[in-house]
Amino acid sequence: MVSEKNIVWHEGKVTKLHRQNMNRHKSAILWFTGLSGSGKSTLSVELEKSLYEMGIKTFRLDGDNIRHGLNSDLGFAEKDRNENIRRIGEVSKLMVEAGLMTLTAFISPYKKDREFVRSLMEGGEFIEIYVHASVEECENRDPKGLYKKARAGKINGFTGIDSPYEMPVEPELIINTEVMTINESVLKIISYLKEHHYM
Ligand SMILES: Nc1ncnc2c1ncn2[C@@H]1O[C@H](COP(=O)(O)OS(=O)(=O)O)[C@@H](OP(=O)(O)O)[C@H]1O
Ligand SMILES: Nc1ncnc2c1ncn2[C@@H]1O[C@H](COP(=O)(O)OP(=O)(O)O)[C@@H](O)[C@H]1O
Repeated sequence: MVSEKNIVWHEGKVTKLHRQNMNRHKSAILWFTGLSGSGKSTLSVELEKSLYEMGIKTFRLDGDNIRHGLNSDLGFAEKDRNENIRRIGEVSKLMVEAGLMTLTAFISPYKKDREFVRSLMEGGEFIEIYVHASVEECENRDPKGLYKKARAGKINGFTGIDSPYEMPVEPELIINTEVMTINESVLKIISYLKEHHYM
């Protein structure tokens, strides 16, 4: 079909389904969302290691890393965060087309941005994982010293301090990192994937 912009979509002969069959597992986005310091990076790194050891093909996209490259032109104003998540959503969709279990670790504070990514995907391909820890707990952990800087007025619009975080309403999984250990959290996500026949 020719679009209004005269761009034509080319179908390949090797599909997502072919790739999934060859890999012997499904592909989907494991979308970690939560405050800075809640544990998104820690959990996605540990989960990826466990999945790799189980023979699952994975790729991980992480906020800080992507902002060094693909999204180095974006800041933290609401419009920039919207664009950040839109691009990451599109990249993640390609990764899922490539047959990979794709792990993403972005604050993604706006519900409509997360819902946009969900809308790009087919049923079951977007697994929203709300990584919960209170602002107080994240501020105590402060692994990068950013809360301290935000409180000192050296960072404006810091999520949870003077920029909003909209909690997921019906995430597929909630991980409370104030009560669960890293290992328990990883096992909970792997159990979900097995129960729902992703692998
Ligand atoms: N103003 C402000 N608010 C929140 N976070 C900030 C800010 N400035 C810099 N950082 C650092 O950037 C990381 C968040 O980037 P993300 O791409 O995940 O953010 S977003 O999804 O677009 O909101 C975040 O990383 P994580 O701690 O891993 O979440 C911070 O290290
Ligand atoms: N149960 C837990 N799960 C995940 N991280 C935890 C937990 N308990 C303490 N932490 C610590 O909290 C910090 C979370 O930082 P990080 O993973 O970078 O968060 P985020 O990516 O959400 O900003 C790390 O220093 C980690 O060791």
